[in-house]
Amino acid sequence: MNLLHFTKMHGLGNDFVVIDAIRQRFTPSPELVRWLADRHFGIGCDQLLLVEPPTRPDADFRYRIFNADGGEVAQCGNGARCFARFVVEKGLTSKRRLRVETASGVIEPELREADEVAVDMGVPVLEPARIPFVSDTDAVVQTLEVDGARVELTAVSMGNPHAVLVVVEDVDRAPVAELGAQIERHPRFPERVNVGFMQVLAPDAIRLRVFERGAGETLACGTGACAAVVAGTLRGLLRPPVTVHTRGGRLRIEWAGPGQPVIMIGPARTVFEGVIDLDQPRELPR
Ligand SMILES: N[C@@H](CCC[C@H](N)C(=O)O)C(=O)O
Repeated sequence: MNLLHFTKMHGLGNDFVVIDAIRQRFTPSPELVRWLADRHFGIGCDQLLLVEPPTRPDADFRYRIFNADGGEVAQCGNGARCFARFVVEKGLTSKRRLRVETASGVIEPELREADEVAVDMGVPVLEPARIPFVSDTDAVVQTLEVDGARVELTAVSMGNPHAVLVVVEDVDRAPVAELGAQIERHPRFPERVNVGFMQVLAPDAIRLRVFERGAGETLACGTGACAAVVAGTLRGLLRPPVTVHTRGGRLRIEWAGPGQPVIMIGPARTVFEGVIDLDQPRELPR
């Protein structure tokens, strides 16, 4: 038997398998991640999160993120709050404020009262080439041709790429699955993209649904919430702090404007601990 210990966590229903790769050996491959993330043949999650020792002297831990499709990505906001709760609950640190290395730089989560965690998610990136988004203008509102129709969006990177669309009517009726999947793989987003559908309720409140790259629609997306508030503020629709209502619950997003970091505040919950034998047959149906 080759036993792997894991913890199941979630941030507003965006769910994670979290693995302590400090106290046990774990080598992720795309096939292994896909199987662990599968809701029928494995454990089931939107993303798998790895806790590793840092590779830089100014960080406490290294945080790696894998989408359910097996691809490694550079940032995950709901995961960042769960990561911070995990390392404290597991006794890997006694610090309440952490410096966590990710593939897109250092983020700073801070454990607050009850199950709330605030995370400095860093400064949003707006230059198209760095998102990456193919465009010859850095206009806030960009136009994309999808299936012969013109779609308006704002492109933002929170360490991972986001396209934010404004939905005028009820976001519950937005074509998240169909349009989200088409924009996710649009050739103008060479690394694919997370697609947010934002309904503005007031300058300090939005409803948001996100079709996530590599996972499909999730109940909430932390970086998606940050990107939506940045996009809405730049478009003159929002005045932070903003309450973001997702299908899984609420996040508070603070942003003082271009060049400033985005602060995300919300819950992180542990659901259960488990052990899985990696030596069992791991085929997934095609
Ligand atoms: N659920 C996340 C984002 C996870 C990564 C994303 N799907 C990507 O591919 O960039 C969040 O809470 O931010």
